[in-house]
Formats: sequence, C-alpha cells, structure tokens
Amino acid sequence: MRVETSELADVLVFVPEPFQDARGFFTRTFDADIFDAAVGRTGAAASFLQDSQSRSVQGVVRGMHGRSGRGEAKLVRCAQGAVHDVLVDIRRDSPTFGVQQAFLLDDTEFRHLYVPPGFLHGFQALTPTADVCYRIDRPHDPAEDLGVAYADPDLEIAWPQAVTVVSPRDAAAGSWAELLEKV
Ligand SMILES: Cc1cn([C@H]2C[C@H](O)[C@@H](COP(=O)(O)OP(=O)(O)O[C@H]3O[C@@H](C)C(=O)[C@@H](O)[C@H]3O)O2)c(=O)[nH]c1=O
Repeated sequence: MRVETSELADVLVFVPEPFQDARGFFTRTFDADIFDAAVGRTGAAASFLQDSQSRSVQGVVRGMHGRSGRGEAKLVRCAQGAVHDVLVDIRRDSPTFGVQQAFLLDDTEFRHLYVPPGFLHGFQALTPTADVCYRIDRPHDPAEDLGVAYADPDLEIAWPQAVTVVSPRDAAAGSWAELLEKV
C-alpha cells in the first residue's frame, strides 16, 4: 500500500494494490502498521471506534459536514461506485486553512483518505449507487455537528454532476461566513 500526501496539510491518501483475477479482485483496505507509520504515532490505528457505511444514489450530495469541539479523525473510502469527495481545512492554525481539495474515490483504485480533526467533508455520488465507508475516532454525537451549505457561494465547490437529493439538514445548512465565526 502506497501512502501519498495531498495539497492539504496532514491529509493522507492510502493507495492499495488490488489483486485482479478471473474471480474478481482482492484488496486490503486498511493496514494498522502502515497507518501508524504514516501518521507517526504508534497505536493511532487503534483509535478508530466506529465504522459506518452510507449508500447514495447518483447525484446525491452529503455535506459539507464537520465536528465542533476537538473534532474527529476520519478514514474515508468508496466501497462501491465512485464519489467526488471534497475536504475543506477549517483549522485556523493550519498552513492550508480555508483550502479545499477534491479526490476521486472509487471501487477501482480504492483510494482511502485519512482526514484529521478540523475539516469539512462532503461528497457527491457519481455512479447509479455509491457506498462510502468511513471510520471515526470518536463516537458520533449529533450535538457536535457543524455544517456548511454544499452550494455556498464563497466555497464554490464544483460538484461535477447535477445535484439530485440532499438531506433536510444539508438543505438548511449555514454559510461558510457563519462557520468562520465558530472556528
Ligand atoms: C453520521 C452518523 C449518522 N447517524 C444517524 C443519524 C441519522 O439518523 C442518520 C443519517 O445521518 P446523516 O443524515 O447525518 O448522514 P450523512 O449525511 O451521511 O452524514 C455523513 O456525511 C458525511 C459527508 C460525513 O462526513 C459523515 O461524517 C457524516 O456527517 O444516521 C448515526 O447514527 N451515526 C453516524 O455516525
């Protein structure tokens, strides 16, 4: 498994090596030793507490979501289909504060993102269905949800397809300007 840096400080991309044969494929999706070495902290992999999966139909956008308090670290991959995944750095003390980057996550290359605490995260499903799996290092707590509108004019996220469905929470999310008053 190869580890790549990104344009965003501390965000890493794990690139596995799927084995293809007549049956299909096999791929390792996570390796604790490689993860600990990449983030430079023994036991870091063991800090992930919840593993979740969502299925989205084509054009769905989920996001942009963050977490208040000490935030949460996330490992994100697309197990089936493809998504346009977007991160925005909301760490005031980061050299990439306010910077966004998009990643293609799919079931061909199985790129796996490590997102440290202090980011907004969202994605759009690019295929008839797309399954996104993610691990978080703190139990989910809706009281700490942060959100910014996926179509915020200041963020100007270039979603590649027409947006088909969003949740009521995402439709009512606040602006980037409002979020900046909280971080
Ligand atoms: C995220 C989450 C939701 N839920 C519940 C709450 C709700 O009833 C239902 C659906 O929740 P949501 O609408 O918030 O799900 P969703 O919009 O898919 O939220 C997710 O979006 C992506 C972009 C992320 O980065 C995730 O961290 C998470 O925020 O599932 C959990 O029980 N645990 C969880 O970890």
